[in-house]
Formats: sequence, C-alpha cells, structure tokens
Amino acid sequence: MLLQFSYVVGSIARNYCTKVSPIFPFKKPQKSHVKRPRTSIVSVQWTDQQLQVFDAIERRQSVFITGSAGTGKTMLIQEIIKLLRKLHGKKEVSVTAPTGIVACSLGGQTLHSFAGVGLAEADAETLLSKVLDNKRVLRRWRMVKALVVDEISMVEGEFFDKLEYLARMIRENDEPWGGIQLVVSGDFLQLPPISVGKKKNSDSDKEYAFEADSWDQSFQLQVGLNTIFRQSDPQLIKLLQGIRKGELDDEGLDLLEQCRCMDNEPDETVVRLFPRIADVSRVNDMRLKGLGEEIIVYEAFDRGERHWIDQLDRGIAPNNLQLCKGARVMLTKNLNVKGQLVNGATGKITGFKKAIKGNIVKICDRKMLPIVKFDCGTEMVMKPLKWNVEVGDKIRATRLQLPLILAWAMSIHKSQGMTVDRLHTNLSKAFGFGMIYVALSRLRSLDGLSFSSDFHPSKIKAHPKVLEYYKNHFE
Ligand SMILES: Nc1ncnc2c1ncn2[C@@H]1O[C@H](COP(=O)(O)OP(=O)(O)OP(=O)(O)O)[C@@H](O)[C@H]1O
Repeated sequence: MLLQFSYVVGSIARNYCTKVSPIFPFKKPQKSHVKRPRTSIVSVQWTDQQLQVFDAIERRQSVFITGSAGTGKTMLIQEIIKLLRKLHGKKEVSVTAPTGIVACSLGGQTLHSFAGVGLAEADAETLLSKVLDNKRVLRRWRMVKALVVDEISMVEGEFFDKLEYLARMIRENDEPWGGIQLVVSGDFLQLPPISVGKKKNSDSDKEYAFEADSWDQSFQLQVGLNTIFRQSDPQLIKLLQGIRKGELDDEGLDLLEQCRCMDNEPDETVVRLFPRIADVSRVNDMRLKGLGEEIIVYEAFDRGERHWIDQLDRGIAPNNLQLCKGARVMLTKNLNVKGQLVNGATGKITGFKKAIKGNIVKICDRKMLPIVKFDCGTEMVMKPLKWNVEVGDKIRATRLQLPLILAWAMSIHKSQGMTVDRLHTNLSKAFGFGMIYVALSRLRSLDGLSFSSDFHPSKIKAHPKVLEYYKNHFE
C-alpha cells in the first residue's frame, strides 16, 4: 500500500517507509549514492521516500510526487528545483504551477504561460501551429530539459495531454514529453481543476491530469509520501484522513462538534477561512479600520513587462498592503522553519520602526518597517523581500513587498500549502471537492479549530474518480 490513508497515524514523522508504484519497477537506491540535500533554511532529516525521489531526479527520471496535506511535497519540490538546476543548468529548468499564487511562491511561471498556448481551448494541432509561429515560446520548448509542475490537482487531463503532444512534436522526439524530465507534484484529493463537475459529460471527460492518456507513461516513478509532518495528534490525523476520502464517522463528527462555537466573530488571533474572496476583503477591511490607528501603506515595487507583472498580481504578495498598529498579519514566506517562522505563521503588529537605509523606501515613502510579534513568541522587524517570475535563467518580473498579508481572514484557495495554528471557518458555506479537507488540513492541532453554523457531513466531498485512482495506485 503506497499511500496509507488509515494508518499514517502510526507513521508520524519518524517512520520512513519507502514504497514505489508497482506499475513502474524501480531499483531501490543504494543508500551510499543518495546525497542528502541541504536546505538553505534549516537542515532537514529527509525521509527515505524523499531521498528516493532525489535519487530518481539525479538519474534523470520523471517523477510524480503525491501524498496527503503536510507530507512535505512543497518542501521537496523546492529542493528538487535546486537539484535540477545543478543537473541541467538554470536555463534548462522551467518551474510552473496552474495558478499564479503557487507559481509565484516557487519563483516560477504559470503552466499556461510556459506553454505559450493562451487558454489552450483549441485542439492540439491548432495549439501546435500557434507555438510554431512564436519563436520565443518555440525556443523555450526546445531548450527545456526539466519541467516542474506543482499543484497538479488543478491541471485538467485534456490540457496535460495537449502539452505532452506539443512537447513531442516540437522537440521531434517520440519519447514521452519529447524527452523532458518531468517532475509533477500535488494531491488530487485537494482542490480540483475549476472545470470539475461543470462539464456536461464529466464522467467521460479527462477532467483530472491522472485521466490523461499520456499520464502513466509520463513517469518512471510515482511516490505517495506517507509521513505526515504538519500534524502530530493521532486523533486529528485520523479525522483528516477520513475527510480526505470524503468520510466522517461518528467519532469524527463528535470531534468536530466539540469545535463548534456559537460565536460568529471569533477571537482575532484566529484566522477566518472563507470559500469566497468577497468575504475575506470585507472582514479584513472592517477589522483594520475598526482599530482606529494610523494606516501605513506599502505599494509593491514591480519591475518587468506588464504581462509578467500580471502574474505577480495573482500571487500572494499584495499590490497594495495596508497595515497599522494592532493589525493581525500572516507571514507569506518561510523565514526560519525551525523557529516556526513559516509561510502561514500569524502575529500582530506591535509598532513601526523608521529605517535609515535599505529598500523599504521603494514601497513606503515614510520608510516605516513594521514590527511583528509572532504567536510563537518571536518579535522581529520585517523587511521587504522579493517575489520573482523566472523563465529559465531569466527573471522576467520582480515584486518587492513585505512578506505579510492581513490575517483576520483569508480564502481557502489562498490557504492551500500553508500551515495555520488557529482557524475558524463556516463549514456550511464550503462547496466543491476537497475544500473542507484543504481548510482543516492547514491546522497543526485540533485545539486550533473552531467553526460556526450547522454543518452537514454531506459538505465533505471527495471525487469518486480520484478515490478510485488512489485506491488502484497507492493502496
Ligand atoms: N523531512 C522533513 N522533516 C521535517 N519536516 C518536514 C520534512 N518535510 C516536510 N516537513 C515540514 O512539514 C510541513 C509540511 O510540509 P509541506 O508544506 O511541504 O507539505 P505539503 O505536502 O506540500 O502540504 P500541502 O499539501 O498542504 O501543501 C512543513 O512545515 C515542512 O517544513
């Protein structure tokens, strides 16, 4: 069983069980050959499964990495990108994701912009002619040696097949993906492509990427990571594994009931997660203005062509950030994993410090650096950081902004990939597959959960096709 849904409980953060999809026989790596990559943030004890992936990458294999929320997929991808750049050269590695927010967090570009095929609604032949007519895109396709695609759950199967076809045709190479080393990561039981459930004959359509005709031959190795790091409470892990599969037993229901609160306005240290963005803006604006403090404005400093800056606009770093003393904020970059200053860490602005020098002047003419007291206890002066859109070895656009967003409320979509200590949500408003799982799996512990309103277990949804896929390949 590759992805151990029910008994990951016993394998929390210690058990390094390495398994490979039986479809692709894979020689177990010789331990001595496996280099343990060093992260720049903190030294990580990689699991055997994670090491196995590094080994396959070094051997130029194409890999699909999946696993529940919090199994370290993102962290692994970040290291893989560094490794691929060493192996192939920076120019030859393209890092992509279906959404701007994820692409920006990895310093890459969206999959659509990499491919140069617009919305990709036309048939594969039409898309091919479009690419052949565009020298810049054509060169990119010919030059790329490794293509990373994160958050694959949001990529449509039909699009995956079109890209695979383009790669073979453009590169005049009959191997899958025209010989590109493909590294794909994601969890199909989290957020699906936006089209899922919307098309008429959804059962026969290639909605998910794993339904693509080219999916199986695209990878030499498929790994279901089974060590959960984000949570350590066995009760919460069991609850989440059930919700992941669209199930909630009586025990789980009881646990959730204990987290229900009648109060619709929770304590401000709790992040309110909403399915819809309009609610997020409403709550954050209301809370910020309600503090009655002087508001300091930070206007992002962007460089690059408009087209690429548009992608930054869809990322996590806001164009216009308004802060004041007392504002609840969330960190949007990993600063120090060991010190718990990770993407998603929350805190409060305790004041501002006037900078004497530095690049703060580019985003705030008053040169005021916010001081944040994080909930983990650390207090620090926050400085601007950069978000890049990188295409090969070229930085196409850069945004300078503080690594902060307002944190009274945020959307479930934006929360994907984050770790949050305390959250409040209205589960009755959730819609679509995987949404409740994504929301609740941000938590480290059940103590951090509260929700309002009536909640019906039917809101917990996992797509039957995805369940079937995981059952057949990873159990
Ligand atoms: N080998 C490891 N040792 C210790 N901690 C790890 C390891 N791998 C990942 N982590 C930690 O586990 C947490 C979750 O990792 P990460 O965000 O990469 O998971 P994920 O699978 O991408 O989750 P999600 O699907 O929710 O985005 C992070 O805090 C990360 O630092």
